[in-house]
Amino acid sequence: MAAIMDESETWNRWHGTLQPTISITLHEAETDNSEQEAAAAQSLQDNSTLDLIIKTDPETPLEMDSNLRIGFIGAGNMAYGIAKGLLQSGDVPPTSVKVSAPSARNFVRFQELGVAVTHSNEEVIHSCNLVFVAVKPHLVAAVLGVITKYVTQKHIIVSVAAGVTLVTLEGLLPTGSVVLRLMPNLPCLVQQGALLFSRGTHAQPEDGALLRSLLQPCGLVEEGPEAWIDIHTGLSGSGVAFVYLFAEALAEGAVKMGMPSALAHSIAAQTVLGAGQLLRDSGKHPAQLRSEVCTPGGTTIFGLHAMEQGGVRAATMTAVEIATERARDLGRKPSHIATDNRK
Ligand SMILES: NC(=O)C1=CN([C@@H]2O[C@H](COP(=O)(O)OP(=O)(O)OC[C@H]3O[C@@H](n4cnc5c(N)ncnc54)[C@H](OP(=O)(O)O)[C@@H]3O)[C@@H](O)[C@H]2O)C=CC1
Ligand SMILES: O=C(O)[C@@H]1CCC=N1
Repeated sequence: MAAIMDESETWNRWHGTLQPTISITLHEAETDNSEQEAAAAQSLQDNSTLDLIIKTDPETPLEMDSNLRIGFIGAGNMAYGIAKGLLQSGDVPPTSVKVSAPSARNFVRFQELGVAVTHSNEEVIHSCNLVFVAVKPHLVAAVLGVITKYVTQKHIIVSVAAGVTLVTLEGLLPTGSVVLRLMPNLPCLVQQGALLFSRGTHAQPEDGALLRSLLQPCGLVEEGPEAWIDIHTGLSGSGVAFVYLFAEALAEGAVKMGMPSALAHSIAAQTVLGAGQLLRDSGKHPAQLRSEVCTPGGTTIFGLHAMEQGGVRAATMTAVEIATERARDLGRKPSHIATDNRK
């Protein structure tokens, strides 16, 4: 049974200066993460579970609080993708953003955005109220271990680390910390990301709405049960790389047939882009679009037959499955994450 909640109330967390005009569709199952996960696990093949996705009207973005300071711990590819995306809206000035990393090797591109940089994670947590933790999963425990004494209930901590669960994150932070888990993907860089997040025990719907509103310029942003975050990691976080592999193979097929490599790669990229945009914007099932390309006895059905013989469909499904399992595995081994010495 769904209930619609119209919020025009003042937001306590931001000292009354955020005045959201949002419409959040809440379902009973969404009020408790464990219920969400149970529902997701029991009916993964049931379309009705899509009702678990929390909708915020994208036409009514939040008015950003001028006190909002956004931090990134970690200055790598994903931090840059999110920072670039969220600055795009113009609602967040670059002077409200600060990034930390041990070395300066990734700082230049942030400085080009007008963002402040520091080698001190403590400085980020001191000066920012919404902080993205964007280090590799095996570093999360060490990083949170150092900053935890500075984290207050006024902070919102958003982890993008693959596999690191809300329970693990909450266990590494002071009791009552507001934590969200976000899985973005690299096309945030060009405002075409696909992002899914889940709220931790103490994160309120308005915290989720704030995150969604901030990230809206990065692409498609959805909230769902935590059980879906690892699946989204396989489907989309890693899925981007699967698409690149496919694009590369597409181009190499053309090179094999005699087309110059640069032209083949350029056409492959445009083909992936156009196919994706049509798929998204038409709302049609991919099988329907595929059949619209096939002339009986024509070129496409011959090519598709070769792809089926090569097992591309099974290989792709297995890639999503195994990447999901890997994310789950990372989540089940927090001690391994903490002690792993990979960069
Ligand atoms: N790349 C992707 O497509 C996606 C990545 N993710 C997640 O995002 C997270 C970051 O990945 P990604 O951006 O690719 O990784 P990168 O290797 O590009 O960046 C990692 C960053 O962490 C910094 N760092 C290392 N140690 C510390 C420390 N102790 N304190 C602060 N910063 C530190 C590094 O510093 P330095 O600059 O000095 O090297 C670097 O800036 C991962 O957890 C990953 O699971 C999620 C979805 C997609
Ligand atoms: O490969 C990884 O672990 C990260 C998470 C999703 C994309 N990159």
